[in-house]
Amino acid sequence: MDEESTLNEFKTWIDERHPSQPEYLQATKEIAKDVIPIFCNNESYRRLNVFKRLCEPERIIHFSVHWLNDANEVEIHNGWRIQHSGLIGPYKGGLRFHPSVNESVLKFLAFEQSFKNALTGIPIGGAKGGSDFNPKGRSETEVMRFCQAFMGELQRHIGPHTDVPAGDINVGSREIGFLYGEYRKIHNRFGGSLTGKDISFGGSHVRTEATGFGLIYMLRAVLKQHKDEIKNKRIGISGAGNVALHAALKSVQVGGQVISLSNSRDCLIKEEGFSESAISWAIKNKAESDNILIDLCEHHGGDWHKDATPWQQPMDIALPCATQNELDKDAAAALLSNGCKYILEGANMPCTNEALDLIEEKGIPFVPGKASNAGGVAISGLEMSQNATFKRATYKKIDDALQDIMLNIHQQCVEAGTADGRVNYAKGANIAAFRRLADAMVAQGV
Ligand SMILES: NC(=O)C1=CN([C@@H]2O[C@H](COP(=O)(O)OP(=O)(O)OC[C@H]3O[C@@H](n4cnc5c(N)ncnc54)[C@H](O)[C@@H]3O)[C@@H](O)[C@H]2O)C=CC1
Ligand SMILES: O=C(O)CCC(=O)C(=O)O
Repeated sequence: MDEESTLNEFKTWIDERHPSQPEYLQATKEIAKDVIPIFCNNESYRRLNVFKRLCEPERIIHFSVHWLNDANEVEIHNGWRIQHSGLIGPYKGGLRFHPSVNESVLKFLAFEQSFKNALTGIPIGGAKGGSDFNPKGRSETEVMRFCQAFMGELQRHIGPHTDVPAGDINVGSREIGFLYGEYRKIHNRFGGSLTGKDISFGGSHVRTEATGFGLIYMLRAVLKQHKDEIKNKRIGISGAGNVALHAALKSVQVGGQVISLSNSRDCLIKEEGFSESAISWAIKNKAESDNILIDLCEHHGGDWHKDATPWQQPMDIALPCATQNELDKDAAAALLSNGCKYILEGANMPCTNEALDLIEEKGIPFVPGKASNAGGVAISGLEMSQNATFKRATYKKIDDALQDIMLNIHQQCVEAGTADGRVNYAKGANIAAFRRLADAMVAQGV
């Protein structure tokens, strides 16, 4: 079977089936270029049409959320849950509350989640959900009422063995608490219907830190693979949320020098590197702050760069940890010409496909989010098993498990992505995850 014509036919098909959904088309095409050759060379995959079937979400749930704001006015928002693939376990993935949320964004996130979750080695399927509601600038009571109304609709589609949501952008432990409280009230059951819960009611140690810490455990494995080390490396991080700050904390703890953090407009540069105490201060005060980056600058100093991203700065390692498509072709060109040697995605799909082409051309190690940020969902998986057995593991046990899981994902990328002595982590992750999902699809029939 001709690989090039199969890829071209796939691109035409996906464009026609999912028009006007640029993020979904971007994510599916990025994976297609790596897995079509595997697909073409496997008779069962071809016979059962596995790749196109994996590019169709199993279920798209769209509901409207009606709720009363503090002025006693009714507000209406969109709510979604995209249950992308339940092939290898209950649907699993976060909820995002942000004005930019739409069906295309959630479909790409759910698609990537299925591949990511397959790499963790834990039996969890892929999903994502959320709303175009923006909790920023809302009172806590408004956030609570919105979460209750959102869960009022979502609750009929989730459960510990069906679909287990968690947090994502703007959905942290406060929102998970409100969502969980409503679910428990309606179903009168305690347990694993959501992860990312507070430790006091069924949460797991290390879940809050897991995505950022896991990213740095992956970075250490990549550096070791390339006979390099983190000590004194200049690390540029974007974002100032859960993933960014925990990646910054672990980087500094293991000897790296974090020179940047950012938000959707501006960037804070600290030439000599943020101290561990400054980052810990930001983590501690984030929930109470309207803009943690400004507060960090006021309390701990740094150079404020207006309307800027970190990517123009010289750095050895770039960790985009904010949002999709934040690192474009120009940013990639600046990073590469300034000597950046490694890029690992903390966010989901932060690099545009044009940026990826440039990085690939240069040949520096690049690890895609589905491999490098999988630590968060992996610890969510361990939260589910702790809930199911009514046991809580220690912080050390979960942190050790996280390190093992990230090493295992690294190994899968190396095994599936090495050619001519070079590891292509993106290709390795895509192929390893695809094989796991495709084999499950073949075994389960049509
Ligand atoms: N929380 C988790 O466990 C996981 C999160 N992710 C991904 O990591 C990314 C960040 O998520 P969280 O840290 O959880 O969210 P968060 O809500 O805690 O933080 C998001 C941060 O990104 C910043 N931001 C938003 N848009 C930006 C832009 N265009 N440019 C620069 N900064 C921007 C915000 O100011 C905020 O500091 C997202 O892509 C998310 O899907 C991936 C795996 C797990
Ligand atoms: O912990 C989870 O279930 C979700 C994590 C997530 O949303 C992600 O990996 O992007």
